[in-house]
Amino acid sequence: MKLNSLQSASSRSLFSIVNNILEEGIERKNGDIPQPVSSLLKLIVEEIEQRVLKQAENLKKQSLLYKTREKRYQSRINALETLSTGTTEEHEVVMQQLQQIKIEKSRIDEERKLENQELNLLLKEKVDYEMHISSLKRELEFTIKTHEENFLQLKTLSTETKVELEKKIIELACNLVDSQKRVEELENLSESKYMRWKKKELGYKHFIDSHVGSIQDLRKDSECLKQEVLKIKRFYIEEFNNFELEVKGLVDAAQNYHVVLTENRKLYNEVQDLKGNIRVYCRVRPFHQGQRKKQTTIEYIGENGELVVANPLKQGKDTRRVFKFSKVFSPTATQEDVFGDTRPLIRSVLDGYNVCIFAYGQTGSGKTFTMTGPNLSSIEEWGVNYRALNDLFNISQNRKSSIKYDIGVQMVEIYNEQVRDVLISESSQKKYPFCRA
Ligand SMILES: Nc1ncnc2c1ncn2[C@@H]1O[C@H](COP(=O)(O)OP(=O)(O)OP(=O)(O)O)[C@@H](O)[C@H]1O
Repeated sequence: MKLNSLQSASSRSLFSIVNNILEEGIERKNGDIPQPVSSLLKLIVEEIEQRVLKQAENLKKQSLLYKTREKRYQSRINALETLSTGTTEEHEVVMQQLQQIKIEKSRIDEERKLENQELNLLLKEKVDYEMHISSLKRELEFTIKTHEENFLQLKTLSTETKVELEKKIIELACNLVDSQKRVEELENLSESKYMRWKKKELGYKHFIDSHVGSIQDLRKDSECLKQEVLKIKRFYIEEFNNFELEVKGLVDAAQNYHVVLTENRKLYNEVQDLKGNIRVYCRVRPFHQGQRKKQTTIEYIGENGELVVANPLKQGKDTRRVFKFSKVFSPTATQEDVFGDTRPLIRSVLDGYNVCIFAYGQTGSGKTFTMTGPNLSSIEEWGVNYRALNDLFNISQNRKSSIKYDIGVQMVEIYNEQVRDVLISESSQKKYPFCRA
């Protein structure tokens, strides 16, 4: 609203504007009056004040005017009263004039009275207005104060928010930079991946193309193979039929083979019998390290088991003595050589024959060496016992499809013409004849 329109507006309409603004303020409850409204209120209040002051001044002026008029009329009355003492006509005229003046005076008094009443009313109204204006002023001040407080609060809040927002903006800017970097990285990565996949795709395409060709070739090949397989199938059916016939022949042959095998075994054992049931071998031990070789008494070892031993202490025909064995092993004979001669005898055990091999000789002559062997970790140096058992286990293993062997081991020592079981711990049962539970 403009200042001119305020000045032209009636007091009533101004009051109604103020009341409306106040009612709106009450309705808002929080008491916040916007800046333009509060300045409007200020203007209205100022206008009302000015009007009231003007009216008061007018009234004062009017009352002064009436007072001067009264004084003038009084002096006229006095003059006319003095004149009345003159002529009666004049007196009557004057009286009439006086009467008129009196009437006018009473009228003026009436008017004055009325104006006084009006003045009183206006003064009262002024007081009311002043009270109203002061209350309005207080309200306005309170409103301005609250408004200023709110304004300050809002200002601090806005500065805080501004700072926070600035911070957030900085953070967001950083995030934006990071995101842009990441986007760039991801773009690069995806680009490189895309290129890689493209390459792979090309590779796979080539691969698939080449394989499609291969598959077609393979199909052709498989077709050929099918034909081949059918051919081979037919061939194998024929072969199978022939094979059946051959197997029948082989079954017959196997039955004959067992008969022949039994015959062979029989013949083999007969050969062993012919070679002699009791065979005596002689093994000449070589000199120990450090022994002088010149003192040997062995003069001759024959192929057929002859052994000539010389005795230089005796004269004549006792100088030499000739011994005859199944075979004589020279000092250079190996463990394998010794076992080679005993192997056939040992094998006849598997055909149910009893075989006994024992070593005889004085202390240190080499019995343990020959029967057990000096070093068991080396197969080369195994003696007769280990070789014999190994041979028997191998044969039983080879024949397991046709024959099942039960193998048991016993170990005895003959010392001072006493046979002792060396595997039994109880001393009472050690001597021969052995009693087993
Ligand atoms: N043919 C051989 N070649 C090399 N060394 C041998 C041979 N025979 C025996 N010896 C050696 O002679 C030594 C005596 O041999 P061995 O212990 O076998 O005799 P032994 O007859 O069992 O004696 P004992 O009756 O006292 O037990 C051992 O050191 C052994 O290595």
